[in-house]
Amino acid sequence: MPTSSNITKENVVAKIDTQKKNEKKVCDDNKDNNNASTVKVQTIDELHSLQKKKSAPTTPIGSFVNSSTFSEDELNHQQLQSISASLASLTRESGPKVVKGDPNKRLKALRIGHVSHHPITPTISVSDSALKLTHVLYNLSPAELYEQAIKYEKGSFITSTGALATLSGAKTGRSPRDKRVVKDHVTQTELWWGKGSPNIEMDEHSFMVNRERAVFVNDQFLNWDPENRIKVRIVSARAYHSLFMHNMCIRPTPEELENFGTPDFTIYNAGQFPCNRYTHYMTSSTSIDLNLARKEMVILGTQYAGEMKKGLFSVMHYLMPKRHILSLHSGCNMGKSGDVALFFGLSGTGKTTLSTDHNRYLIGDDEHCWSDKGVSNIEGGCYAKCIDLSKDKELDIWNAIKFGTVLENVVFDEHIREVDYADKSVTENTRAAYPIEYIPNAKLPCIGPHPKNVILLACDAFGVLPPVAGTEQGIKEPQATFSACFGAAFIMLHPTQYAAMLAEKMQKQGATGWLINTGWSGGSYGCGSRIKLAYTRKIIDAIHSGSLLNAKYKKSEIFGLEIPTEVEGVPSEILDPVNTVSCSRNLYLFDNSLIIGTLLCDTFTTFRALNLKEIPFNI
Ligand SMILES: Nc1ncnc2c1ncn2[C@@H]1O[C@H](COP(=O)(O)OP(=O)(O)OP(=O)(O)O)[C@@H](O)[C@H]1O
Ligand SMILES: O=C([O-])CC(=O)C(=O)O
Ligand SMILES: [Ca+2]
Ligand SMILES: [Mn+2]
Repeated sequence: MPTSSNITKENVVAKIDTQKKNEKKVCDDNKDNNNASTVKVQTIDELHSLQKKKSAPTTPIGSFVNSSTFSEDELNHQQLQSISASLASLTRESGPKVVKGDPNKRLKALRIGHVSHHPITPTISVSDSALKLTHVLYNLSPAELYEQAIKYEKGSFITSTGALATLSGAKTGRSPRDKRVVKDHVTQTELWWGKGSPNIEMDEHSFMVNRERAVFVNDQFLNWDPENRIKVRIVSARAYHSLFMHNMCIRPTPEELENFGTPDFTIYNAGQFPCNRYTHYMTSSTSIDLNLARKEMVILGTQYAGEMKKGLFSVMHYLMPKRHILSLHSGCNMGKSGDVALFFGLSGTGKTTLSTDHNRYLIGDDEHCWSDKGVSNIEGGCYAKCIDLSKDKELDIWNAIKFGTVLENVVFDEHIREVDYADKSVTENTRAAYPIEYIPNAKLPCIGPHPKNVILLACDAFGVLPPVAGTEQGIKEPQATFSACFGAAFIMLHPTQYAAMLAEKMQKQGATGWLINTGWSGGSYGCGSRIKLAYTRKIIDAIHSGSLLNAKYKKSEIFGLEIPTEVEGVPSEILDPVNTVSCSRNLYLFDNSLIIGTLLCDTFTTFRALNLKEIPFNI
């Protein structure tokens, strides 16, 4: 069985057209595309009422800390005052004083703060929270952040297993069409601009206007490879955001924190404040602005925490290729014998679910670097989709939802606080963010040797993410999407640059490529059903054991790709597209090109050159 072969420069760097019209979306990077990211309610009160389900006996009104503190009107009024105060004070001369450095001193300062003046109240101060602070809450612990969230952030509750349930507000997914990057003389030539690019330009002045807002500070690291570790500072106004990043980035030891020094990159997240529409380049009240020269990012108008995580991923997609390191939107795990597998796929295709495998060590679930030394996780935590999460099917993830974990936009029983994972009232995109060590067989440090198998996850045939049906657009079915490098929204350079590196690394290391459909079989969404997770796991087990490499294959009719005739524990009829229901040949063709395009710039040649196997690929 050949592993990889004759990849030429030409077929790797073929031109790409990401502007295809009329394509249906399968999995979706662009979480706002199908309204999946916007909650279908008109007011904050309606949003809050979705979060809790009534239970008997009904909890008496006023017994919750938050609901009795301020009325909705008062909160709205305060927020308006805050925004106008912040707009009026753009000329201020000094910023907040950061209490940082020696963690012991910090603790003392906080203790004093507790007695003499209340710790900062992020959402209810009269002025914009960034502007009149004298203290910044620096690298608080999860317990401290819980207290802050519960006291000051409406919609924060402790669930029956100890997780912190939060609401991200009107935006429950990323807003990729609001990601702006400052265009200067360097980025102008370096980055991918123009048609199809995720990078929308803005200038330095507009960036500085948006930067004028932000109380919690996290100093943390990205990338477990010690030689390529990046120091990041996250300045945010919500305890929920601080806890989220505490979980998602690599947590420094007290010694590392003491010697932290200057961060390599800083995020200012004031997501609860809209950006000013009169600022140049702003097309909506949401803006995620990246300034590579200043090494800063500003987030306004969205409180969806994934923006910070994926914002930093974009930064890594810029910094790492400069060091000849490939950054990948992939999960990663390692067998007992040291064999590493990458799970490369678009959002929602199963990276977190499948890399969390009780029989293997988890290296990471979403963002990795592949250098000359091997693989390393960029992050210190996992971000699992939890819609329909079940204890039987995903025990390790289920058990990770405990004290310290941030649970976003889930619905729970008002009294018992048991989460109903099937409830999509707030969004389909419910999420759990937990430190990687909450998975029992996590590999720490999160690094491994070169991958033996590169598994491309494709959610075939109309989708993994049925959109929350858009009332305006009337979208009822999942849509196919094209997304270069399985994550076009996060790449910074032209996709061919990443594709060329992947092809080269796979070839050099002799990694085998596999294509697995985690989507629909027996017909498209609506007429077939999604391939059972248990079958997908069997197929993956067969890859790891080596048995699939030695299996019998037959060539698929149209593209001549190899399909195994048998996989232990998997009904053979789901392996072959010929056996499945009617949806047309065109669709089959279409989805093949889609998936190939997703990875390697839409050229079938390259796909073949990588010798990918096609496992079950059904329409
Ligand atoms: N056959 C299958 N294989 C994988 N996942 C499946 C399958 N069937 C259903 N699912 C569900 O699909 C979802 C996959 O989500 P997951 O978090 O693993 O995606 P992801 O690739 O990590 O996406 P993201 O990058 O957005 O975090 C889970 O809710 C999982 O239970
Ligand atoms: O960033 C997010 O919103 C979640 C995620 O991992 C993805 O979409 O790929
Ligand atoms: Ca995930
Ligand atoms: Mn992801």
